[in-house]
Amino acid sequence: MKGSLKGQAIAVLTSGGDSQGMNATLRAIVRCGLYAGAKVFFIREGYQGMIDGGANIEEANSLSVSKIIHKGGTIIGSARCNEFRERSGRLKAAKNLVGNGITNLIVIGGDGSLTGANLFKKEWSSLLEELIRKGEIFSIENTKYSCLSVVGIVGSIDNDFCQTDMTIGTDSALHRIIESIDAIVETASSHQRTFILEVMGRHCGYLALVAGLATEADFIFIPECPPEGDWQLKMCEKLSSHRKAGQRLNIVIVSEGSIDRNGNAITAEMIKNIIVENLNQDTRITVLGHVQRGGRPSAFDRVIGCRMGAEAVMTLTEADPEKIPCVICLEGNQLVRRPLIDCVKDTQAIQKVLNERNWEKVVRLRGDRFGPILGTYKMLYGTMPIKPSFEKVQNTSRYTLAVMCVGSPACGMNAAIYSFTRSCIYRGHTVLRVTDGMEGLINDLVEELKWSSVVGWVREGGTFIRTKRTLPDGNYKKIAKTIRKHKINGLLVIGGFDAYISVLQLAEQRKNHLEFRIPMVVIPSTVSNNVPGSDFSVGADTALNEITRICDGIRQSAHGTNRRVFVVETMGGPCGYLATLAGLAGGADQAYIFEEPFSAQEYLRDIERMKNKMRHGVQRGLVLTSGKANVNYNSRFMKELFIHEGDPEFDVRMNVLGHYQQGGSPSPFDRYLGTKMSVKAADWLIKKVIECDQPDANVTSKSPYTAVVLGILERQYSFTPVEELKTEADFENRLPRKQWWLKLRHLLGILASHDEES
Ligand SMILES: Nc1ncnc2c1ncn2[C@@H]1O[C@H](COP(=O)(O)OP(=O)(O)OP(=O)(O)O)[C@@H](O)[C@H]1O
Ligand SMILES: O=P(O)(O)OC[C@H]1O[C@](O)(CO)[C@@H](O)[C@@H]1O
Repeated sequence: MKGSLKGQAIAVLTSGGDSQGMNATLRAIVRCGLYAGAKVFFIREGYQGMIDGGANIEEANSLSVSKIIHKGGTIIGSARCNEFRERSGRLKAAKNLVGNGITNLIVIGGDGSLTGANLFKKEWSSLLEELIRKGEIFSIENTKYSCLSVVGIVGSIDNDFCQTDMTIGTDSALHRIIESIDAIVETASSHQRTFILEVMGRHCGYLALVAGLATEADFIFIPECPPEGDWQLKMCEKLSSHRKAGQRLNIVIVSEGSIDRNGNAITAEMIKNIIVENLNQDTRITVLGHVQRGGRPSAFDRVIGCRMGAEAVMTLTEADPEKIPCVICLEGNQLVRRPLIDCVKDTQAIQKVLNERNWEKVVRLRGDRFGPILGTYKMLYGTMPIKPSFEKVQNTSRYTLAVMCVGSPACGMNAAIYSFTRSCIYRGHTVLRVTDGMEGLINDLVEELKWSSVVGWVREGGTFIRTKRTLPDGNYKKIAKTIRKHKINGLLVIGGFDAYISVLQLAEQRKNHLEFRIPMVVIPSTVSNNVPGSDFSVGADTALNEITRICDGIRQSAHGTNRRVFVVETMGGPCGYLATLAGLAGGADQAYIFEEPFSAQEYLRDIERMKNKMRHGVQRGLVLTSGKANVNYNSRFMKELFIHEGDPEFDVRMNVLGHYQQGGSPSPFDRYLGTKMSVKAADWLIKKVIECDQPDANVTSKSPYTAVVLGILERQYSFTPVEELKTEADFENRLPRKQWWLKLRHLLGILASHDEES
């Protein structure tokens, strides 16, 4: 990328509703654009600024994007601009771009903004011709500016744009919604009230749906799936049955665009009246409103903003004049470039299908994830099924499945247990909890989990079934005895590297113990994100958000003090995931990790860099290090060195974050990931148990494909045999040999070069 846009100019604007994470995106675009050798221009106030020109188009430098990564909104302003919908408006905008020598445009906004960008690109040559005809630009400029490269980045809390899994801002909006619902649950419970929460999303129910999953909402209304038949009665029955089952409160979430099957709006007020009339419950409405669009961006939105911003600039370096404009999309964990026109067309088609009231098609058009999330919500948050849907395969189809946690606790484990329990019971199977991980199997600490046992678990950190690090090693006979005693047919192990080793050990003992020939699956769940076979683990997102929040606070604490460098030690053992990703999300100057070997020389080099920044007006520095970044030079040594060598230019403060990172309330993503993975794990386990069912009612399998890690790998979920993963694991350092995020290290360096100048 370096220097490849020399002599060119990039303009960036934010348009439509603002969203958290837009600032991180701007920062990445400016710093990567400069790194590529281009001039970078801000266009203030969205398309209106492009039309008005003048001071609205302003050259940016590295300092322009300092100290913004933690802020919501967009520092360059956003607007909804009707004038840009007219050709006359776009003509003025074209003139202003030519006047500033701009041939590259990055638009950050929702579907409307990107529709506008697409049209602008399509009309570009004709706009230039018209400007020449009218004598507003010279024909020489026509040749020079004949090509406008356009790249879109979707910034919108609604997550309503087709072909991308997430849009920038959605995760932060979910943080706001879920924090609010968690708070409301406490007061609702005290007064035994029902709350109706209206959430944003325009015509898209994504926010309401995921919030419903993440907060155990009793009922949700979304535009894509209007309630059928006598929904008023069904809703009331469901709410009252949940109360009868012991719940002290009910939560109903209504997406702002909700409608009934005839297309009439369903409002919070209507729902309240129905509940009060039929159930006489004390009912309140909370409209979350624009709170959802404000506040600190989540770690995910910052990281995705950094990645998408960099990818947009990279796209421009590779643009050829004939290329159609593209939009940077997220698929699984991968960034992909998609033709802007296709995404816009697909997104607009949804509105048409919504108007036609073809609900099934709407759900399909929302993408591959939407339908399954909706199905999961309906399954998990129903009333306890009276007639469970038994697997219709054999008459021996009631199986016993056990769940346990191994290793350190992580946020989202409870959501995983909740969803696993209900998914299995829903299909007529029995679920056993094993307390204290492998020790529970060794000491027979096993009991049944019922549908109602798990109420309220999704919101809570840690694990209610307890966890320990103990491995099976040396206790195989006792473990086999417990499995035999309880007739366990399948096993879910939730945890980190130790969970992986545990299942590997059991799988390797299948030759000696028939009992271990049951299907077994690991759901990676650890703050460290170091389980082979998965790009992500449940719990790491909460930790990342905690670290990011603390780094924001630490930074602000230093306002008005001397020049200061903060050294922050994160968890993760030798795995540098948290330090690197928190470095990106927190706008850190450096993040030292074990995977990238370094010596004291690098500390000294960075101290010099820091001093240099301080000489140019920087007040504060932020340096992260993972706990075991270097066996010889630990963070204490590092701190002393920074103090000694930094004096008198800056002083140093050290923060070891410790278990703070492991706890708290699970982030929306960890609740969602825990839920989604355990539903997949339950499906897989049941399928494998059925496949391995023997005529004598024993479930046995020796195939490596029945002892697996469930993970997200690049674009999809995969089940990889634990034995196959042996070659991909560094057992000594408890690390996967391939870690996707290492490729972000270079970006961290580019973005850090001038952060924190004041
Ligand atoms: N069809 C169009 N042609 C030209 N410009 C458009 C078009 N649609 C939208 N725009 C421009 O994009 C701006 C923002 O669009 P809109 O208000 O739909 O928000 P959005 O980008 O969809 O964001 P959000 O998802 O937050 O609502 C509009 O005010 C207008 O300037
Ligand atoms: O901020 P405004 O213009 O009132 O728009 C609100 C709309 O914008 C969004 O926040 C983002 O598109 C929608 O969820 C909401 O319907």
